[in-house]
Amino acid sequence: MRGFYIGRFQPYHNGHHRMVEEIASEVDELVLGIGSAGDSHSPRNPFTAGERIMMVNKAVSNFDITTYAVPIEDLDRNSVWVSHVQSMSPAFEVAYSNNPLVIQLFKEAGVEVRQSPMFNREVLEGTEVRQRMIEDRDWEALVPDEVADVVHEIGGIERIQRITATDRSERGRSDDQDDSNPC
Ligand SMILES: Nc1ncnc2c1ncn2[C@@H]1O[C@H](COP(=O)(O)OP(=O)(O)OP(=O)(O)O)[C@@H](O)[C@H]1O
Ligand SMILES: NC(=O)c1ccc[n+]([C@@H]2O[C@H](COP(=O)(O)O)[C@@H](O)[C@H]2O)c1
Repeated sequence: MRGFYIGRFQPYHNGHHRMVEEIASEVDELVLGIGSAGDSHSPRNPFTAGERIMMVNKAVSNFDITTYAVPIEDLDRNSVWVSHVQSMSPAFEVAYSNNPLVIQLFKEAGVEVRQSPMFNREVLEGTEVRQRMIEDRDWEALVPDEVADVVHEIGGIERIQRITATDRSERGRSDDQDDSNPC
């Protein structure tokens, strides 16, 4: 059986990794949808689809499962998003997500959806990882080692700090971050 799991993976962190580990015990193959694939170089989406594919491919290489990373760009129309996903992905029988909109759209399209528990969500959240990167705090503990290596290789910390600084000086505040986020 083949599964599908989509996220923005900005960056791929240990919560995603735990979820893939669980999924690997249920399916033989897994498509990892790289969501919002056209977005990069913003505070909420600092990494390109290609960079996120590197992170994901390297991190999951130790799992005993065949994976395919497929970039999926956003659409303005939620009602046809599942068809869009299916048109880009190898066929799959089950979709994994904890995102309420994603769950709703797949269910309405007749696709089986499975959820997982949220793992240590207080810190295993992309928003928290990015905030720590901006503040030079211990973000590496929250991601697989392979992801930390990719972030360093691409100059990711310098990038996120620069784009956040630019954002602050040009617009007063980032309109691309959660309101709770001070950057
Ligand atoms: N700690 C976690 N445990 C289990 N599932 C998670 C965890 N963090 C994210 N997920 C799930 O992984 C999928 C992709 O999440 P996403 O890439 O948006 O990460 P995020 O941590 O929610 O990021 P952000 O804070 O940037 O919105 C979603 O279904 C999300 O609910
Ligand atoms: N209309 C759309 O383009 C649409 C609808 C639902 C989810 N998505 C994408 O799917 C991904 C879902 O991942 P998250 O669970 O990480 O939010 C995101 O990239 C989101 O933009 C897109």
